Amino acid sequence: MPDAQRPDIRLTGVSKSFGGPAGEIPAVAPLDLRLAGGSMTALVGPSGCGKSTLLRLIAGLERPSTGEIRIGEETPDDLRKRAALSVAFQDAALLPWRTVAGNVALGRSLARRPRDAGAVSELIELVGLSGFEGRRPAELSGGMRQRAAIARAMASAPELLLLDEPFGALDELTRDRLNAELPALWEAHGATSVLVTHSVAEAVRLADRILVLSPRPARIAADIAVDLPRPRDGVVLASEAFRETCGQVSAALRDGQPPGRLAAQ
Ligand SMILES: Nc1ncnc2c1ncn2[C@@H]1O[C@H](COP(=O)(O)OP(=O)(O)OP(=O)(O)O)[C@@H](O)[C@H]1O
Repeated sequence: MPDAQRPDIRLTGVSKSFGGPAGEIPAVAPLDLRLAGGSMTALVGPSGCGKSTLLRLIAGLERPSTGEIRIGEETPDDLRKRAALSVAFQDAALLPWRTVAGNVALGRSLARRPRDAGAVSELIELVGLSGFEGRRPAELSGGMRQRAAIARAMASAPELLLLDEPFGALDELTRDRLNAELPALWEAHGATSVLVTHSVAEAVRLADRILVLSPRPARIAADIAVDLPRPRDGVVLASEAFRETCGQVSAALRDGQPPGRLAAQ
């Protein structure tokens, strides 16, 4: 839900190419884009189209080949320096020598938030890791590490939250639980969020807006507003409007694809 308190993200003429032995590989075609402050945008598109690259550009982890990115008056680097930007990737990067609770608490302390063991426990419970607070990442499964990384990303109460397939390695039940519970947390913090996902249903459930990207180099093939009430509970998920929106996104994905190359489920 757009939030007037949060600045918009503006991409102006942003493109990205990677140099390789076979020459330049264009990953993101020049694009202009404005994402409303406080909104949740999902990026969907075929495998290799440039979704993660676009997310990494917004995170300041890649430099654009052309153009510029601003969050209000700030650059992504400015936000990172203030620890106001959190990123959760599928291959969860946790500090191996810290426990789950230690990693989550680090998310708070990096953002200079006061110590709060209760808040850390709440997040750990939310992601279903109660009882594992004292374990180190090597003692957890891949899905558990991913959940710990989501809790850590949330712990800093970021202004900008970037999620790259964060639920990819999770079982259906946990994924469903996080899909149900995380939006309320995002809303409470008013974070502007961008989510890369391969799941159309997940995009429709979580996002205010879905950008369907074309095959590489990524262009915006469709820009779909998700006009469904929140919370998106069982009634909303079972509604005709939900199915219709999923159908619209799937059709946009198909339209942008040569036959047989559809990656989204
Ligand atoms: N650091 C890099 N160096 C060279 N090429 C890269 C680099 N990062 C990404 N690419 C290329 O850019 C293109 C887009 O990759 P990207 O990871 O953004 O796609 P994606 O849509 O997120 O894919 P997937 O859905 O499979 O995760 C691919 O062709 C990839 O090989």
